[in-house]
Formats: sequence, C-alpha cells, structure tokens
Amino acid sequence: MNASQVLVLNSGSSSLKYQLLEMPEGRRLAAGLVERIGEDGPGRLVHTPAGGTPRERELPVGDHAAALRAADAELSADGHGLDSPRLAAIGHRVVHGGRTFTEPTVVDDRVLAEIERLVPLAPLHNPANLAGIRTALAINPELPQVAVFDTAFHTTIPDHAACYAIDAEVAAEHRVRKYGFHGTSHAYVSRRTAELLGRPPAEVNVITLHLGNGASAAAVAGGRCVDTSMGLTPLQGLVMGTRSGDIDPAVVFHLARVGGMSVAEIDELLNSRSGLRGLCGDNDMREVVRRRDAGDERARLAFDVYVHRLRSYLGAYVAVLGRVDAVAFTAGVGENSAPVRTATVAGLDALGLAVDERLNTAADRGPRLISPEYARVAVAVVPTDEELEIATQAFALVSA
Ligand SMILES: Nc1ncnc2c1ncn2[C@@H]1O[C@H](COP(=O)(O)OP(=O)(O)O)[C@@H](O)[C@H]1O
Ligand SMILES: CC(=O)OP(=O)(O)O
Ligand SMILES: [Mg+2]
Repeated sequence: MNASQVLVLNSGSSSLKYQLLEMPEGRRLAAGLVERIGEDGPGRLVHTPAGGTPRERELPVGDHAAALRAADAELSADGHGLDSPRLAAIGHRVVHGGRTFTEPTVVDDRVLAEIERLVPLAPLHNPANLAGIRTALAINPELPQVAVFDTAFHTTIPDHAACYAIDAEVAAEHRVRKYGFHGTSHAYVSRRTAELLGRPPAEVNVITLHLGNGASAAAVAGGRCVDTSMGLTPLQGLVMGTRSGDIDPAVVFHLARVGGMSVAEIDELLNSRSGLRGLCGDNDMREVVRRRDAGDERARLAFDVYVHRLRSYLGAYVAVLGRVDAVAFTAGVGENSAPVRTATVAGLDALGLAVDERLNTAADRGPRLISPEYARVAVAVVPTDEELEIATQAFALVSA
C-alpha cells in the first residue's frame, strides 16, 4: 500500500490541533481539536472527518499525551489511526528551534535532546511539542516524525536585526536574541503572494502580517526573511489577543518594585491579561469591532492601539526593505477583518499603499488583491495554511 498521508500535529499550551492530509495534493481527510488539556474539569474533543459531521465529546485529558491518544482513537474509528500503513509521516509544529534548526528535520534522539534544551526559551510550547513527538513514537515507533520549526524561516535574519543592544556576553551566555515565530506561515504566505503577483519569490519583497490570536509581522526580501516582530519569545512586537507585544522593559521592574508583583505574576499579566483583552476585556477582534461600532470607548481604544502598532511596524519594514512589492494580510484577523485592513493602510498613499474598499469588503475567500489598480504596492489577503505547509515539507523530506 502506498504511504501517502501525513498527520500534522500543532500542540499549543493547552490545546492540540491535528489534520490528516493526502499528499502530495494536500486533500484534507480529517481535522480535529482537543481543548482544555491539563485544565480543571473535563477536556473537549471535536473530530471532523472529511465530508462528515463533527463528532464532539467531553473527556479527561490530563496532558498532551492523553490528548494525542484520544485523537488517535477518533482517527482509528475511521481507519486512519497512527498504525495505518497509509501514513508516510507525522509532521509536528515545533515552536522553538533556536538557531540550530533551519530546515524540517526527521526526529531522532539528538533532535529530541535539542528541542528539550530549548524548553527554557519556550516553556509553554516546546514541552507540549515534545509530548506529542514522544507519544507518537510510543504508539508507532516505525513512523518517521518530522519536526517543522516556527523559527526556521527566521534564521536568515541578519545579526543587526536580531541582536538586542545588551551586554554581549550576557546575551551569548543565555542565548538572548530575536528568534521570531510563525515562520511556517510567513514563508507560505510570502510565497503565495509572489504567485498572486505572477512573479518568482526571489524577485519579490513582501511584508507579511500574520494576525491571529498570536500576531507577528515579517519583512521578506526575495523569499528570505530579514526581520520579524516577535523576539526571544512570542511576546514581543504587535498587540495580540491576550499578549502585550512591545512595552518598555522597565514596566517589568516598575510592577515588581512598586506593584509588588512576582515574576510569575508579571509573566501571566503580559501573556494572558494584556493585548486586546487587557485593553477592553475582549480578545476576539469581531467583538472589539462590534463594540467599537456601538460606541464603546474601551473597545475603540483597543482597536486604535492595535492598529497604531501595526502601522508602526508596517512603516518600519518599508524602511528595512527599501522597496516593497506587496503587503499581505493573513490569519484570523488579517483574513477576515476588513476594518483592520482599512485602518492599517489608511492615509499611506505616500508609501504607495491603498485599499479599494469594494475589493476589501467583498466576500471572496481565496488569495486576492485588495489594492486599486494604480497603487505602487500590492495589498493582498492571502489565507495561511500552516498545516498544509508542514505536511508538504514533511512529505518532501520522507519521500526524497
Ligand atoms: N470574521 C472575523 N472578523 C474579525 N476577526 C476575526 C474573524 N474571525 C476570526 N477572527 C479573529 O481571529 C482570531 C483567531 O485567529 P487564528 O489565526 O485562527 O488564531 P490561532 O491560530 O492563533 O488560534 C480570533 O481570536 C479573532 O480575533
Ligand atoms: C508562536 C505563537 O505565537 O503561536 P500562536 O499564534 O499559535 O500562539
Ligand atoms: Mg494560527
């Protein structure tokens, strides 16, 4: 039997998303989500077979290993379990690969040890990714496990953009520098944007704006990333659903000294009670816009802070790239929020940027241009597909 399927696992701190894809065409055979892993009370699993109705249930999921075993049981019920001879590989989204991993990598003991070594740089993500890999290996030791790193696409960022201006020895000792994340999405979207323009990626400069729950911008010159807004961790940069993005680092000392907060409390504040949620109580952009339009002042401020930060990065990356051919909006907010796109580009005609409101508000889904014909820089909406990109990279590696 031909092994031509790839199972993609994307483990978040308390969730596991998975998709089974038929390769090389990328046809989706099943998708699922396990939520509330390791939290009080039962977890929740939703499994959707291709063309079928979603199956939903509550179940105890103490950790990511239990979550993957539950997902495996659902997949097995349709004949797609981890022991299926049709599986060519499992593709794992691994959030932190440091500077070690520049390419998708077949997991062996050395790779596991290195992902483990990077845990202090991604304490919420890498342990979940490791649990996924180890559990998959326990269920089917013969199956190739391919790690695809969020940081890989950013390893081309030059030192002058990646180094923080702190004592060089301290930085080297503790591996403090900008790594960047969402790289799989920035790589995929910048390539698809070049395709949309009908030009080879090597000739095109693109600014990609990945605006999901986590959010980051990237400056991509001729297919290579030269700067990105996330840093040592996914906390830096843009305003996100619940994360602050950029702040004066002295806010941390101030909250510790004057506010009496512990490091753990400040960590939780900046990661979970900040961003849109911190500013107005809602982390979902749909709610923020609805409330703003109804005259809610806190929601208006949250929207304006979000857009101001985004415009600052957009302008910065125009300067970093020198010449920009396209700006691409992607992920939940970028793909769906016409008001965010309008506000981000408003008044930037001097930079060659404009949006055609008829195109911007059209109900189209696929990759599309939303800038007027005359604009010097193309503005595009390009849906991301991290799972397809991970499956493509994993399948290419194991079938080479
Ligand atoms: N129709 C919409 N309009 C505005 N924002 C939306 C819409 N749909 C989704 N979103 C935003 O997208 C976010 C989720 O983005 P997504 O890329 O799916 O996130 P992640 O993969 O990081 O969980 C939601 O929190 C919400 O803010
Ligand atoms: C790295 C990161 O921020 O990921 P996510 O957007 O999935 O939270
Ligand atoms: Mg996402």
